Amino acid sequence: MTSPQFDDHDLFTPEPDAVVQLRSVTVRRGAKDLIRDIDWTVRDGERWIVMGPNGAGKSTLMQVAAARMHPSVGDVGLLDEVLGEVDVFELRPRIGLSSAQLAGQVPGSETVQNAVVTAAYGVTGRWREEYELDDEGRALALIHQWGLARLARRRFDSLSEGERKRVLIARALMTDPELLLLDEPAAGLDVGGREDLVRTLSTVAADEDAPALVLVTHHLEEVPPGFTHALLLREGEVVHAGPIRETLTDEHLSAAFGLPLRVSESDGRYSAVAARR
Ligand SMILES: Nc1ncnc2c1ncn2[C@@H]1O[C@H](COP(=O)(O)OP(=O)(O)OP(=O)(O)O)[C@@H](O)[C@H]1O
Repeated sequence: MTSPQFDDHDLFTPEPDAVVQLRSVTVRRGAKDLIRDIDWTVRDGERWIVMGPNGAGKSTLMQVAAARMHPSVGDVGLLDEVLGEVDVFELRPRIGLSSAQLAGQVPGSETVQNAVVTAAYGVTGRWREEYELDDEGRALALIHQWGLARLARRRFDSLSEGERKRVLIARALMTDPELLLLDEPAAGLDVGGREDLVRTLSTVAADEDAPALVLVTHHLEEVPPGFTHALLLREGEVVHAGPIRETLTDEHLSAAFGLPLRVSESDGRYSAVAARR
């Protein structure tokens, strides 16, 4: 009699406090690995920065962590479930995602209020769904919380970039997610808009009841104080990951961006300039 054959996949059980757990994850398209052999664990209460140059694989990683993309190789645990063994349509509402790709899916004619409330059904435009009063109430509360009250009835396509970014974050929070993924929320903002967003995200980071957070950015100046960990990517691979102060160093950032950088930190705010040769 032959004994049953198990490969490693069968043995994958996410750790109990892991909100995201990737084990040896590769996403391949054609001959190209968009991300390669990634091990990464985000635990309850952690606030992560994901950073790396253009094309490093950050958005691909977010798509996997949002249960929008399956790995070609490896295992993914999300909120005590395993991708491939769970109905992603039940899992996705537990994960809030804001990204440029999602912004493109919201119909321009949709109001701010509808852009937020439609997340309750996992859709981007309002059609014939009947929303509970609770849903409408939660959407309005989020709209207030994110400083959008005077814009609630405005068309999405009439908003400034900064206003649009706030709508997408409010939308991502609509389902009261256990994990919040923000893919470049400060891209395209002016310095005032960026500073506003950094301050708000820093407040969210300090809130014990807030979900686990992952923030993708290219810029150290966009790292909100209170974020606890960072992961640096380059060409689809992890350069370094761990507690933020041990990760956002001259050495690791220079390796990630492929040029010598000098990093400074003051009161939890980071910045970087090219090192003098
Ligand atoms: N479907 C696809 N087929 C082939 N290559 C792809 C596909 N999707 C993305 N890529 C490539 O994979 C790489 C990683 O893309 P990704 O969008 O994850 O990077 P990123 O770090 O988010 O980049 P950016 O900072 O520019 O937004 C890029 O080189 C991109 O061109």
